[in-house]
Amino acid sequence: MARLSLRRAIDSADTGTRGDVTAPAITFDRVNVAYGRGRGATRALIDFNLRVAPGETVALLGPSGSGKSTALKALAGFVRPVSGGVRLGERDVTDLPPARRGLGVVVQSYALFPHLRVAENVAFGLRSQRVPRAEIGGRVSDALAMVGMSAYGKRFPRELSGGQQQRVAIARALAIRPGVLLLDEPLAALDVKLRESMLTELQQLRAALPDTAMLYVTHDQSEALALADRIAVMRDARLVDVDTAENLWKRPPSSFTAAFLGGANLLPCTVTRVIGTSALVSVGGTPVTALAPQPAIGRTDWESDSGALLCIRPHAVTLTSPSERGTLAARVVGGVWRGSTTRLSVALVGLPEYPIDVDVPGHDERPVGTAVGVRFPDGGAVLVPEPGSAS
Ligand SMILES: Nc1ncnc2c1ncn2[C@@H]1O[C@H](COP(=O)(O)OP(=O)(O)OP(=O)(O)O)[C@@H](O)[C@H]1O
Repeated sequence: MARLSLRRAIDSADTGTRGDVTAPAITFDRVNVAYGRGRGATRALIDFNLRVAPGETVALLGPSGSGKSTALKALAGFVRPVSGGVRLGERDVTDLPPARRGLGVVVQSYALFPHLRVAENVAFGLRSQRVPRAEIGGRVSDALAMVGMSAYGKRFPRELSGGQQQRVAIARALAIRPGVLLLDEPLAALDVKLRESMLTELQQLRAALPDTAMLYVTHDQSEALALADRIAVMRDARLVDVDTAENLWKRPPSSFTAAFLGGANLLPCTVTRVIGTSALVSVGGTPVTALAPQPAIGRTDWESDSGALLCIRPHAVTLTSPSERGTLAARVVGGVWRGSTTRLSVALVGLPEYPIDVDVPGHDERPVGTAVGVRFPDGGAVLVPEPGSAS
């Protein structure tokens, strides 16, 4: 699907409009899931709403235990919602057994059948879908070719590396030509280097399957940023924010998303005045300019004299000499060399209880206690509502 029509499909998925565009490939409609009963029950999904357009990739991102896998399981049919429903296209599949939902599912642990050869593993889903025998060979070859595993059809899973096993698991999911592919932390079991190359392969796969909607569960923000058209951020069984990766990164709608996606610094500030999307705020008594974004849905009124948070990414902070005009006075309180950069911890003189992270190039050996000036270049500081404030 061309990018423009994907954008239109996403817009329609968001608003639920039909018209000349297709229904969402995936719909979660106020889904609630609990494990156990009574007082001891864990509410794993609370009023979860999400739509994914045909051809769109949405990453479910959140900390451990936030309910990401549960959302995927509710869609796949592995857990049953207490209330609410899930739809695939126009079909309500809430009560269908997993095998009849026609989804491709890839999980972290590969879950290949150890006693079956690679080609037989890939053919498994086709057999259970009663695909005619004559077609199975070709479909298996196509699926293995898509993941670069054509030469391995006769091997057993134990004769493959972790990355190769995960490719076979993806081929098995793709063989049934699903309209919707669910991936639950597919790279989590791989080592760092392999994860990076598999991430590139997943990007290529995504481009090769322009009509397949993907729901990708991860707790790794770099995977979400690399793969997803939109990111749905989860926390404590709820959806916190959903938007394009770029919007969530540049204009985080909540402090949680700001901190989770890219580890932003969050400094308390007081709004002096806002004109359009441009704000003047006070940070520990010093005036600072910032962006004052308006969310796509709803409105944030940045009222004068109200409290807010200033979000600044560690790479977007500039350190200057302490005597430079217009900078915030600060002192270095720590530092960790990370190879190509050093992450300094810097405490503003007016706000010593909120040290900020600053990434500077190379090996920076400024000792603790060094006086510095801190500047937030234009566009580097963005206002974010305080937790719990209405937006
Ligand atoms: N089978 C189960 N029985 C009881 N509680 C469960 C079960 N599965 C998950 N939970 C609980 O439900 C909540 C959500 O779990 P879920 O696996 O969906 O989170 P997650 O965001 O995918 O976490 P992770 O990133 O660690 O996989 C957690 O509190 C978890 O402990």
